[in-house]
Amino acid sequence: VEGPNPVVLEKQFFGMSAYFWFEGIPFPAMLYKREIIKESRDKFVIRDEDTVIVTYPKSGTNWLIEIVCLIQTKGNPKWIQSVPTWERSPWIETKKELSMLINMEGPRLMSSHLPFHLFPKSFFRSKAKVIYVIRNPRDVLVSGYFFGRNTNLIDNPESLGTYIERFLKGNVPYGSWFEHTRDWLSMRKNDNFLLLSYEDMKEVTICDFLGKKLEPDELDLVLKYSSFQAMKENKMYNFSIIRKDVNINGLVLMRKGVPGDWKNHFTVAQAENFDKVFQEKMAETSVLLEDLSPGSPSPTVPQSTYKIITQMLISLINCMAMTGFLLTVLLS
Ligand SMILES: Nc1ncnc2c1ncn2[C@@H]1O[C@H](COP(=O)(O)OS(=O)(=O)O)[C@@H](OP(=O)(O)O)[C@H]1O
Repeated sequence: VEGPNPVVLEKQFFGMSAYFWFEGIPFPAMLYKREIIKESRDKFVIRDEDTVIVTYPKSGTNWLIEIVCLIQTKGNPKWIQSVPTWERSPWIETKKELSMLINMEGPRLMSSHLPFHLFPKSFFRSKAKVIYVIRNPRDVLVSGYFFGRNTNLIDNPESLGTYIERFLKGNVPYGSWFEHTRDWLSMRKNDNFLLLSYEDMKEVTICDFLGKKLEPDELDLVLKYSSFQAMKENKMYNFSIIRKDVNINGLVLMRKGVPGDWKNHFTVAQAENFDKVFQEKMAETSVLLEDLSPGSPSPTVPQSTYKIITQMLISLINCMAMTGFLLTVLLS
């Protein structure tokens, strides 16, 4: 049984677009095949030396791919400017790229939007590394909405209001943001798992996790070539070389690239309703919407923990100052 009746759901939520459901998750049929999703989960072998970039769609996947590739070349842009993103970091869940990965030697970099329960089983027996990027879901939603309007990969949502309803119910490609995030966050204590946020993408943290040591000038190059503007100009990423049949209305992948754009699109009522659902669905995790705003610390450590650590440090400094003062008084 493949979850809810696909025909009914398709009519109800997706108009005429062709979707198929696999284990409760809707996939656009133009890009994916049921048997490949199954094969990648059950048969694809992830090796200890591999690194996988995992995200819910529209969370900054391609940005991270660019950063990791640039870290590997120590900031030299030759590779990212001559090889398309999907060949540098092939997708686990698409046919052509899965076979590319199977035949690839050495440590592989790969990408995936798969939810936890559909991820290759072999990963959980391996030492391979996963980097998971989380982005403010209100920005993920807005990014996905504009993507949907300009491509026929998913059907054209007629209004933001309709799209918000679908998003909150998980009736969007790759299913519910809340479940995707909650399930993947269960890995956050594992050594081979790095949690990053779009709002606080730190190259140095990524280098440390990957065991790469870059000089400051090399890191500057990584920053330079992974900037929004540089990526917008890089033909190997910006969709100008993608199939024309999926690109309607002049789709741009590099749309705005800023945190907080949701504020320009949500009404007050829509924002309040979104926050209410967020509180209900994310209650068990320590992730707060405020943690996913510009300048927030990485969600690996919730803000409350930062506050406690800061307070402890202040107390320690006060204590040391007091000890110093007492010693001075006693010795004088
Ligand atoms: N370098 C850089 N800096 C800042 N932001 C960037 C960068 N590269 C990509 N982006 C933004 O990431 C959004 C697309 O996310 P994904 O790459 O995950 O998309 S996809 O799901 O793989 O299609 C999409 O977000 P929106 O602009 O909000 O739509 C991109 O603009």
